[in-house]
Amino acid sequence: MSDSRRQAIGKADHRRWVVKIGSALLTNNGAGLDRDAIAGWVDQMNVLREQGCELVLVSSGAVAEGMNRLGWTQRPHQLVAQQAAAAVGQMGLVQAWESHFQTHGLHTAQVLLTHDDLVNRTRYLNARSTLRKLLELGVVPVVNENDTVAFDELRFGDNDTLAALVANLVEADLLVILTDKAGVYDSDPGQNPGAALISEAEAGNTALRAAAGSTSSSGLGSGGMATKVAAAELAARSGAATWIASGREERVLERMASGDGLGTLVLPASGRLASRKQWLAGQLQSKGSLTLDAGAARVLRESGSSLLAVGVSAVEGSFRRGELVSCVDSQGRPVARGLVNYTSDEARRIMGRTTEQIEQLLGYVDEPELIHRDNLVLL
Ligand SMILES: Nc1ncnc2c1ncn2[C@@H]1O[C@H](COP(=O)(O)OP(=O)(O)O)[C@@H](O)[C@H]1O
Ligand SMILES: N[C@@H](CCC(=O)OP(=O)(O)O)C(=O)O
Repeated sequence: MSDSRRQAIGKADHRRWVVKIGSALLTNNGAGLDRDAIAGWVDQMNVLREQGCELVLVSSGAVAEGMNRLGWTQRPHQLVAQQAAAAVGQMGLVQAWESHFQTHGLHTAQVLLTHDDLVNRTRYLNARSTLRKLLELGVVPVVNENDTVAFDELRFGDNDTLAALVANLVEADLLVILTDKAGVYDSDPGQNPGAALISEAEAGNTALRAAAGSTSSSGLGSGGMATKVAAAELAARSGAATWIASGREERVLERMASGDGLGTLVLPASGRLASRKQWLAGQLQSKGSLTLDAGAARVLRESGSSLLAVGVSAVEGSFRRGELVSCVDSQGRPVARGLVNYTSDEARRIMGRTTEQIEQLLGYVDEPELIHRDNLVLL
């Protein structure tokens, strides 16, 4: 079954998806890495890549796989034991992903993040640039929390939250959360066999939140449905839809891309563009402005291109890399707002210059564009 809304959301060409796969699914309910299932998801991700979709994979399962390798049958309570298990299991996880992606000639990259990495401004910007570069290179980043160094109060714990923040970070169109149940039910199907699947809801919907309820989980994962619904709300802030479904459904990812009716689809309440605008506008206050020449103002308005330094004729204010600036035309009329890749001092030095000249002037080129189109919202 498919409908046009799901087709539009699932469309894989020129899209960016973050796909998160939970512990229970990945490790055959703790019995050890499910290599057949992993091969199946990789085959599907390869099909999506061929359709033009950029993918970031968020893979849980390090603790569960580490426990399995160490012969532990019970999840240890002691944090340091969980951290040790994660370090052991992470080896198996990345090896499994890498070897299966390699059969399709695709490279993977291990990205381990902590809460701090996404809160500290410089590290956040570095993580964003590296992930973007990996996508540009056609590599599939395999992300997990850096469990070995993340300490108790400041860890994500569940990878649902991490996946949503990664979706914000890379400005994904869709966050896919694959779990061991068919989606979000109106009550926990583990406790209530008569529970009904919720097919679609808006992020923030109170019935959806209530259905996801507490944090009861499969036992191997953490967070249960509550963290998945909260993750959908976080992802919606940057305009991404979230699709929660069973990773055991045959060809689940390909079926999503063709608009299948499976799982639970959580949509940003105010529509993608409006959400992105609110997110960009709400994220930071404008710290300065760039005056565009007529050519740059036209290409931004007409083709939504990135802004290059060569099209900027004046720079006002004082801003750091990654801060929000306004773009105005030569008459001072607002054209766009966006997150700038250079400081105000650098921008003053490179305005009106081509990318080759920027390298000569600064001695480096952090990003070829002054504002990347992913971080630009037209007004
Ligand atoms: N309303 C609900 N709908 C579906 N599953 C629910 C619901 N409430 C709680 N759950 C539980 O959430 C579990 C999935 O969460 P979790 O174990 O954390 O998975 P993962 O490892 O995929 O992150 C399900 O196995 C189910 O027991
Ligand atoms: N970073 C942890 C994820 C912990 C976890 O339980 O996540 P999840 O299965 O997604 O709820 C790991 O790899 O074991």
